[in-house]
Parts: sequence; structure tokens; C-alpha cells
Amino acid sequence: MASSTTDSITELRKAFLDAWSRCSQVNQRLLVALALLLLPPTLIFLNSILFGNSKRRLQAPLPPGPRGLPLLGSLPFLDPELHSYLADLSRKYGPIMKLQLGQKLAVVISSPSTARQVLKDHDIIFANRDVPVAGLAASYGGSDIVWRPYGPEWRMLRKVCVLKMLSNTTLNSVYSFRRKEMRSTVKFLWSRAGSTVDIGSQLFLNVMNVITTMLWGDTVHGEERDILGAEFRQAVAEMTLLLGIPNLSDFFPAIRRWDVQRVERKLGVLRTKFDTIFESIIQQRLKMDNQESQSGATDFLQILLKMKDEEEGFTITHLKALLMDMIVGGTDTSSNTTEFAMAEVINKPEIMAKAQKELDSVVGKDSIVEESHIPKLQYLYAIMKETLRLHPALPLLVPHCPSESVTVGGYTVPEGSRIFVNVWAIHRDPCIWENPLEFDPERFLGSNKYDYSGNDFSYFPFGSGRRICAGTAMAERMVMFSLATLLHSFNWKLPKGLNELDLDEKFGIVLKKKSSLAVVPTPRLANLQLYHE
Ligand code: HEM
Repeated sequence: MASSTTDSITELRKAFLDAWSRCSQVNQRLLVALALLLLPPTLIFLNSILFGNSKRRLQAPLPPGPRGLPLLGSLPFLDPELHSYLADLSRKYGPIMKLQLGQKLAVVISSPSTARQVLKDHDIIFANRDVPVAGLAASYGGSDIVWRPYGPEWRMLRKVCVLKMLSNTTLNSVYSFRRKEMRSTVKFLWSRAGSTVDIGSQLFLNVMNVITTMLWGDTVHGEERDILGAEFRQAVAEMTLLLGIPNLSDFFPAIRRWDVQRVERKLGVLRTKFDTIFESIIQQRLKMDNQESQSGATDFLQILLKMKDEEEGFTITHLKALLMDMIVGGTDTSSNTTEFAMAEVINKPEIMAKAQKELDSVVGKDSIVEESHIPKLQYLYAIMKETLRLHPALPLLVPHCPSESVTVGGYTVPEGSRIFVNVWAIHRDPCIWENPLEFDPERFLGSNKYDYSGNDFSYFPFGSGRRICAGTAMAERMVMFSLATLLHSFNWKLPKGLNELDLDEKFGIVLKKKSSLAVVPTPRLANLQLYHE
């Protein structure tokens, strides 16, 4: 294109020079001179238009999607159960679909091949987050791992988290904390044997206590600790709710200052509540002069305070933001997964019997479950995987955001759009899974085909690529340990008058069971002393 343009310029210039020599009159000469002067820029201008157009013609179109209303786009039509609503729309518009939400363009990914392109082939481009106003307010302005943009600061935080706090070595060293909390849950359930127990609340409290004990060990004791547990439960529930609701400030940045739905204000109050608690615990820990906690293990707060002194750029704000990530990111996710697993298993007595048979052969009926038993519990592992398939804790992952425009599945995904990867839809796709709505742990037995390391885009409940969950090892331990202990120590029945538990889901940044799981435990171990260990 460029060489043909140069050729034509040369030819035309020659023609005009010939004309010039033939011109005798002054005004004619002037005209030709003017034309000569103007011709090259005119040709360059025409060329740029032609070239520009051809480039535009080559660019892939935007993905298909519903039309929506002027200005508002699809906002008025959003269903609160966003994961299933988007799955329904994708069946109509395809595995990559666009949705205009006010001024924000959302792109929904719902097939293994498009997910692979986003999370693997273009991993770095999509490693940023589309940070909602709520996310900023909850995380000290995005000073944490979840919402930090991809870059050196995020890398530093992630390194601290994965290597120092959530590695297998550190997790082994704080097993005593997990064990102690699990034993006190068993003791409580034993005291309520034969009556209906809200197991959802118990599981949350258990995970919350495990996590806070791992975070600051026995810095906080007795009654103060119980009050703290209850306060956190309330605050985490409110926070995940606010993080999940569509916020007009995200879709119309110009009106953010008015905070129409009061999301930012409410989150600010919650953040201050957490901050006051963090401050007081940090002060107590510092007073203890960084000595070992009473149990002899090193807690996460000690590790983080050491990091603050040793790692350049790691500030007290980062420290608090990481505490927040552990509490908000680690509690609901693990306890809701265990709650869904229990509900599925209680609905299918043959699956419960099979899991208990395995537990009896690995643990025995005259011992209690220890974490060291977990690698031998293959059937229970299949139950956990099947639960994460049907009820992935983060059904749309955490929103990703491309740092530049890129082509995916033949369509342009513009820079700055909000990417929803609908892992929930992929996990229920009948083209991938036989009887996809059936809870059937057997599908995970006898092969290592589906692991959740993020390499298989048919099954990735923890995400994939650079932003894959930072707490997979901890989540696995907590879900497996709770499930194993609950199913080994008790038989579980439905409350009188109920034939089946409902498994309805409620969308939020973390997927919940719509109604809390209320069931009846009956001790199944002969030696009652085991309930008091
Ligand atoms: C069953 C339990 C859990 C599930 C299913 C789960 C799943 C996920 C998913 C899907 C993501 C987003 C990945 C993406 O956007 O591509 C994520 C991110 C994250 N998770 Fe988990 N998670 C669980 C438990 C935990 C626990 C126990 C912790 C820590 C105590 C944790 C810490 C994090 C952090 C820090 C991130 C942000 C990673 C980043 O942006 O770099 N998660 N998790």
C-alpha cells in the first residue's frame, strides 16, 4: 500500500513538471505550483483514511449481547441471581457475550475455550482487577491482594501471603489451632444431640475461630474472643453482601460522589469497625513483646509484624489489608462449601453411608479424625470436588479487567471492561458433564482428570492463572477436616416433617445456601470420651 502511494506521487510529480515546462503564462504557472505544493499532503491524507479504514475493517467486532436501554443498558433487567441469569443469557448469545451496564461494558465468558484464552493465553493482560467502589472501601483503598492491580506491590503481597502464611509448612505448624477449634465444635454438637442444630452458623463460627486463631493465636482470650467471633460474623456477612450488589457508582462514575445506595458509606463504617479491632489486637500482640503464643506456635500476626520490619514497602496498612483478606476471603468461602457438601450428602443417605464406611476404615470408630488422615480419604475428597463443581464459592470468580484491548473467541474485548468468568455455568454445561445437575462424587473417582490446579478449564473452582486463589491449600484442609469430623462423629437426619433439604443458592460475591442448614446430629462413636477430647 505504502509503495504504490509513493509510485503514484512520483508519477504525478513528473506529469506536473512536464506541464510546468509547457506553461507560458504566469498565472498558469502559479496554479501548477500551488497544485504541486498541495498534492503530497493531500495524497498522504487520502492514504491515511484508506489505511485507517482497512485497519478498522480488520479489527474483530465486539461480542454479541442483549441490546439494553439507552444510557442504562441492561442494568434494569439484571436478576439478583447474577450467575444463573448470565448463564441463561449465554445460552442465547454464546460463550463470549457483552452486556452494557450503564457506562461499563461487561464481558461474560462461559466456555472452557474462551476461559482458557482469558486466564491462560492472555493471562498477563487479564491479570488486573476491575475494582468496584465497594472493593476499594473494604480493602484500605485496594491495599490487599484481592483488589491490588497486577504489578510489583501485588507480587510482594502475594509472596508474603502464599510463602509465609498459607504454605503447607506454615499450615502444618498451626494445625493445633485448627484441631482445638474442631474439637470444641464437636463438643458443642454432642451437647445438642437429638435436637435441630443450625449447622450453617456452627460451621461459620468454627471457620472464623480457626482463621482468627491462626491469625493472632491466643492473643485474645475467653469472653472477649466469643464477642469478637459474633462481631466478625455480622460484619463479614454485611461486607460480602455489599460487595455483591450491583452499585450505580460503578456503572456511572460521575455520580459516585453521591453514593446513591450508601454502599461506600456502609462499607466505610464496617472497615472502621475491623480497623479498631485490628489496632487493639496489634497493640496487645506488641505488648506480648513478640514472644511465642501460649500454645508454642507462631501465629500469622507475628509473621506479618516481622515482615513489616524486614520487607521494604510492606506497611501497617498492607498488614491490616491482608488480615482483612484472610477474614473476608477465607471464612464464608470455606464454611459455605462445607455447608453445601453436608446438605448434598444428607439428601443422599447412600453417599453418607459410603463416606462413613471410608472414615471407619481409615480412622476407626475408636479414634478421632486428624488432618493426617485426609490424604487417605479419597471418596470424601471426591465429595468435596463434586460440591465445588455444583456450588463453586465464587461463581463468577473475582472480576478481571484487561489492561489493553484483545481478541478472544474472534471478538474484541475492550481495555477496561469488566470480565465475568462464569465458572458456575461451565461446571454445569451438559456438553462437558454427564447429568450435570446430579450430585455424583463418583465422577471424580479413579482418575486425576479433574484437579483444581487451574490447568483444566472444564473444572476450576479456585480460578486459574496469576490470580488463582491464594488460599487453596488452607481451603482444602479446612473443608476436608470439617467434613471428615462431622461425618465421622455423627449421623445426620432431617428435622421432623422434612423429606429433603433444599439446595437453593443465593448469589453474592460468595455463593451461599439460601436457607441456613438446620439438621439433627446423633453421636455414632461408642466411646463418649471421644466427644470431649
Ligand atoms: C472453598 C474455599 C475457597 C474457594 C472456592 C476460593 C476460590 C477463589 C477464587 C475463585 C478466587 C478468584 C480467582 C480469580 O479471580 O481468578 C479466589 C481468590 C482469592 N482467594 Fe480464595 N477461595 C477459597 C478459600 C480461600 C481461603 C481460605 C483464603 C485465605 C485464607 C483465600 C484467599 C484468596 C485470596 C487472597 C484471593 C485473591 C487472589 C489474587 O487476587 O491474587 N481463599 N479464591
